[in-house]
Amino acid sequence: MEGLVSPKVSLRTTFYHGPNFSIRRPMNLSKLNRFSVASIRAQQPETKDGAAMVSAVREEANALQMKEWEVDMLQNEVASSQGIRIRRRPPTGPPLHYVGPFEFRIQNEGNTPRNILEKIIWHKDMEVSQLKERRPLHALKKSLENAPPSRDFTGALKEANLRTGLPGLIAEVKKASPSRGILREDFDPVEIAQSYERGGAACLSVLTDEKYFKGSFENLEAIRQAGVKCPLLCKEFVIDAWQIYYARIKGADAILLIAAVLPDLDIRYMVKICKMLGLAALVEVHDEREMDRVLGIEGIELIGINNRNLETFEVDISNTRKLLEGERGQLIRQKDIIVVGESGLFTPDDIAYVQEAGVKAVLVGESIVKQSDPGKGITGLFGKEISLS
Ligand SMILES: O=P(O)(O)OC[C@@H](O)[C@@H](O)c1c[nH]c2ccccc12
Repeated sequence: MEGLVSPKVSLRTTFYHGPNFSIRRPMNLSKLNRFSVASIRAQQPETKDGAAMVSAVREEANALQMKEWEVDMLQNEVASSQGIRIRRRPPTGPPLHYVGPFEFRIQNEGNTPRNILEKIIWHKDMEVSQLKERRPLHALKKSLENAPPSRDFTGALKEANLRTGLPGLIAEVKKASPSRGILREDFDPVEIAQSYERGGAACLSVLTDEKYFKGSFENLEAIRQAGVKCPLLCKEFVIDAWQIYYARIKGADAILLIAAVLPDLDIRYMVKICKMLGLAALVEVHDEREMDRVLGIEGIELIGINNRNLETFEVDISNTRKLLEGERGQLIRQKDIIVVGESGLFTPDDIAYVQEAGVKAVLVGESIVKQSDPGKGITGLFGKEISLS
């Protein structure tokens, strides 16, 4: 089977690192199983030979399915050896069990997501496979020529920081989240983006996940087409390089890569793709282990420290401080990396606290998107006017 490769390399990576980066997924064996059984039944009525063939096909498909299951387990093992707790979706689920004519899968630890981030990632896996079928990478690559030019996301943050003496603001266009529900009913993404820009945001973050955050790529595209000058971060759950190309085509200037989800090899590879496409990569970490992994990767310019634990949703802004203390902070300064403080920032005191800890930028959603005038919300957040005019 093609997907079976040496365990020396990241198995997860090999699935989409083929020529053209297309996923070399093993075929959907449960479908094959059902299809073959049905087609044999159609040709051979309920004869003895027919029954034997049905059972042979079933056995073979089950054996392959078991193999596929094992490969997937190995893939998750590689990730977990790097401290990654978020597992990838098993491609076909555990082997089918038969009782008489019925087939069913037993729900167990292996085929049920353990937390919300895992749930989001498993859903994203299916979503991306479907999108890729409709628009394969070679087609996407052709559309790159027509994409709006990319703008300097990191530069805009640095400039704002120098100009105001405060962390550069990435203001988030966010309608809802799994932890907070709907944040704003009358949600006009373009109006909110323009208001943020007037209020002095350096950059914007646009959520594109539909199912859990009620965002969309249409929102990203509309904001870009409306002439908003702030560089745009595509806030997605990236698991496949295809999504990076897609974001660029829709007008993104930067993209989020979550270290809790991606093994080192994937981050390295995706950061290179971002550079090639002129996108900034904001690599998000939650804890010391993720920070150390990311600091070991060459070419990283932007690190986000998320104060929200994506597994439990708890927010604690002292996380930013904890991860920037001592040698880590020194290394970050040496490497000239810009750190972004993310989530749970509501007041000028919160901003001062994370700035003191060493961040040069902040990513804020809830506290400003909820205000009737989101741009004025920015003035409230910083305790002073930060717009140019
Ligand atoms: O609304 P808040 O608490 O200000 O948080 C914004 C942003 O940090 C948060 O939306 C976020 C940070 N990392 C993410 C990853 C996926 C989805 C969302 C996020």
